[in-house]
Amino acid sequence: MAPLCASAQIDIVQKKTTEAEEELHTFDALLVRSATKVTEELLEKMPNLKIIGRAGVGVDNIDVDAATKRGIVVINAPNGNTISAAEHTFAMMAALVRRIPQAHISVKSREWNRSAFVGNELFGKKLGIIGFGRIGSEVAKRARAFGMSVHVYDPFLTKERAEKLGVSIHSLDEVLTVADIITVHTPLTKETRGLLGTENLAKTKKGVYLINCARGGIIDEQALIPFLESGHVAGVALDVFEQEPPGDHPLLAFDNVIVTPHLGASTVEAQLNVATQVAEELLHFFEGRPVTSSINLPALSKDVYEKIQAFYHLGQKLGLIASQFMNIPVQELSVTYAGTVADLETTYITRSLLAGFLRPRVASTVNEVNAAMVAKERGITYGEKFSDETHGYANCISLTVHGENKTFTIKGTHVPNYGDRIVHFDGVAIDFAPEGHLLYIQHQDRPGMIGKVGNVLGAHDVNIATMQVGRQEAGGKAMMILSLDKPVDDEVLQALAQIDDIETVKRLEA
Ligand SMILES: NC(=O)C1=CN([C@@H]2O[C@H](COP(=O)(O)OP(=O)(O)OC[C@H]3O[C@@H](n4cnc5c(N)ncnc54)[C@H](O)[C@@H]3O)[C@@H](O)[C@H]2O)C=CC1
Ligand SMILES: O=C(O)CCC(=O)C(=O)O
Repeated sequence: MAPLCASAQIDIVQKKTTEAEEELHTFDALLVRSATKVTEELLEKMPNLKIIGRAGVGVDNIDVDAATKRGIVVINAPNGNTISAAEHTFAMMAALVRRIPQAHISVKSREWNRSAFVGNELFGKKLGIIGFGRIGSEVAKRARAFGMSVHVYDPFLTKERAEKLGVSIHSLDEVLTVADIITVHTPLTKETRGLLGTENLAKTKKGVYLINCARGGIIDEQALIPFLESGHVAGVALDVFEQEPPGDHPLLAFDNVIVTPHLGASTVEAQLNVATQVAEELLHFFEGRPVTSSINLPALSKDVYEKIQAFYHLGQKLGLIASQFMNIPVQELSVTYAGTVADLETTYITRSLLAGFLRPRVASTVNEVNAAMVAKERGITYGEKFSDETHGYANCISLTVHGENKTFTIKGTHVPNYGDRIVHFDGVAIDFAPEGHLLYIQHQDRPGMIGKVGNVLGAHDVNIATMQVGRQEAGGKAMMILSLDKPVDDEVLQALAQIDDIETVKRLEA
């Protein structure tokens, strides 16, 4: 939290959400650990919210879809508590096989019963790790130091990464059948909920030990009971539960089930790490810098962000202008990247363009977070293409909008140390900066048109900052793009539209 406390821009209110009912509508950011449930209902009471920070890894206490729909960025602190969670898993493993908690209770009860607590060595045992991300791989390092062999199941782990980490990948069935001890380190998802249920537990070795320091529900708690009763499962270590706190859970009655109250990340070091990580990210967000640990935005390193920043801005302007020009229902946006921009992380630029396009059409917040979702809701599809056609520019982004009976194309380029330029507008080569109050005039290419437009604007006290003209061919379709010092009202538009040979006049705000 220190980075937040040091910031003059941030006011911190530390309360439970239930104690802040009256102020909920005022907050821009919400920071939580795992206990606060960030539901759709809570988000409805927080219309100002822009970002939710989870000081930890799992975001299962946050309705990420509901946040995304509202354009709220969700960030977490993905690695601040990795070591603590891995060490806790290892402590649980040692405690489980050596029956330390049971022995501890016995001695505290004034007993001295050494023969009752004969355990097993970890050395030489096969450890099955399900989920080989940050924590799983740290657990593996410690296991190897203890002389264990490590058997990994993770369907998303590449062979290269497995080799780099010195483990071999196995199928889930292989891990289940060979492991003496199985520890789970996946997120809780539709696929992992109940992963160790009746069917898979039946495949495990008789006498297997199980550990869950990830999320309650990955091991099916009800399904475990008969396996503990029969002695098939020799012992279980749980830091997490399907319901927390678990209350009077039947598993707690088993002597060989050892438990902690979700303590994996509860170390001084981990709490400091996650709080600092999430606070720094939050400050970056409000300073308009990239956030690297967002759940609902593509991850961007500082390096990548710096490269795409200019195009991100250009994309937004292309979308914004196109949307106003095509103020009719549209079905499809097609974005083409050419030149240097084509080698960058274009997903983010496309999202920015899409957000720019949707903004004039949507009453609610629309930004890079929810742009794809809002487009889908409105039946607008979009796609990216890459081309070699740069039209002589170092980089070029083209947007083609397909609407009912009309297609519109706009192209732009970014010139370093100069700015964004629109270089092609509705079939006409032109060159203007997409900034401020713009006026689009489409007319027949005739002498004297510039003067007539100037006279009307002058008569209405509208000052022209810049004027760019272009045409398809001499005497054919021509256009002017004017940049004005102030927006023009409908009366000015009508006066311009009455000039002979002017076909269309549109205000465009950029
Ligand atoms: N007990 C505690 O206090 C703490 C618990 N956690 C929890 O630990 C878990 C792991 O965290 P990290 O290692 O940081 O996450 P991570 O995202 O780095 O790793 C998760 C791994 O699970 C794999 N995975 C996803 N679906 C899978 C499936 N169906 N089968 C097998 N593998 C699958 C992914 O490919 C990934 O490699 C999370 O559930 C997290 O919430 C994290 C920190 C503290
Ligand atoms: O400290 C916490 O909030 C729990 C940590 C945890 O479970 C996580 O980071 O996923």
